[in-house]
Amino acid sequence: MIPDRPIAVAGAGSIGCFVGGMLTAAGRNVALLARPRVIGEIESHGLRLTSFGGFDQTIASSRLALSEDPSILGNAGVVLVTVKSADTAEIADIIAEHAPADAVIVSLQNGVGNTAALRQRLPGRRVLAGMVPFNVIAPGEGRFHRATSGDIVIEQDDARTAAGLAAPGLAMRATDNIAGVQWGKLLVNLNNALNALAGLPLRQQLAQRSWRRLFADQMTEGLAAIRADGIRPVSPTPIPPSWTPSLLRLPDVVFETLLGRTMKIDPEARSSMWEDLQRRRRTEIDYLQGVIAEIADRHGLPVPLSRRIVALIKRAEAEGKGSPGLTPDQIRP
Ligand SMILES: NC(=O)C1=CN([C@@H]2O[C@H](COP(=O)(O)OP(=O)(O)OC[C@H]3O[C@@H](n4cnc5c(N)ncnc54)[C@H](OP(=O)(O)O)[C@@H]3O)[C@@H](O)[C@H]2O)C=CC1
Ligand SMILES: CC(C)(CO)C(=O)C(=O)O
Repeated sequence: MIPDRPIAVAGAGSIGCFVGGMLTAAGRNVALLARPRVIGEIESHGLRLTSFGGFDQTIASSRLALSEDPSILGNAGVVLVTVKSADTAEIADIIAEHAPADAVIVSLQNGVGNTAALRQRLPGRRVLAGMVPFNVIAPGEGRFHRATSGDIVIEQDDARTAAGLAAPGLAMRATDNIAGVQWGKLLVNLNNALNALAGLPLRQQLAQRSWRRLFADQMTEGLAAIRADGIRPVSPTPIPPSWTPSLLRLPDVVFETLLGRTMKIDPEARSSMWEDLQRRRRTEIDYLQGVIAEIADRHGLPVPLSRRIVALIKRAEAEGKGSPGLTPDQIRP
């Protein structure tokens, strides 16, 4: 059992507001630790949750606890960590100071290092890894839109946290191989940077074979690196990681049919890294392609495409002009 106290969201942006909102819609008591910009939107417009399947519900701000003050974590039974990876250490220190010692802490972040970073700064606490396969975008005015399909996966524990957190419209399942699941998601997240550099909606980008070839080539580099490290990734889709590069290289019509059978992806979907560039925020590139490059270095493997993409994203971050709108030819080293 998880403690029967509020579910707090530490760093409520796209994922935190959507997940926290769905839990509130299901009657759970939710507290959002958020920035004033996000709080202002929800106070003015309510928290509007929409999804690719037609779901559309607005939660009145009075149904949620909302604050930029970390003391909002004070009575939490569960803390969902939904900050970007660069903010994990800081949020861990906030949790250490403000959340009850018996609260279960669940990371819903991308990347493979956040849970270890939380555990290191939160010794003796129950910290679980999670993986969110679906995309959420934040078009503004308090709306958080789930633009792709998939169920949340959480590390299995004796308290059955995944089952305790699941809600209608927000399926969660437990796994005894969360590390494999996180590595599988990291490989999929290698497209986040391409999507950010392209400045195109995900569906439009993935409809073009030239973009998919770049994605496939990066995934091939990534698979070689992580296999050299003895890692066995588990795919977040029904397609095994080792098949994905070949499938990405298929002609457009064949790929489109296959994609339609494996996942739902609506025209609004865009990667969280695209949103970071648009909002002039630091991206998670060091935690995605950066990790592949670091492993490749240790094994003496060449990963020129991953390195080139790290450099292009860093350049876009430094320029602070949003997505540079590059073509695949401008990206290839
Ligand atoms: N968006 C998506 O579709 C998906 C995202 N993910 C992963 O989920 C994680 C969260 O992503 P996402 O929701 O997109 O990120 P967002 O940037 O939308 O949300 C994080 C929010 O936390 C805020 N924040 C950071 N530190 C604090 C603090 N100390 N107090 C209050 N608020 C704070 C940030 O503010 P500020 O902007 O000021 O830093 C931001 O508003 C990432 O690891 C991402 O990769 C996983 C699957 C899909
Ligand atoms: C788009 C998605 C769901 C998969 O790459 C994602 O994880 C993100 O935007 O960060």
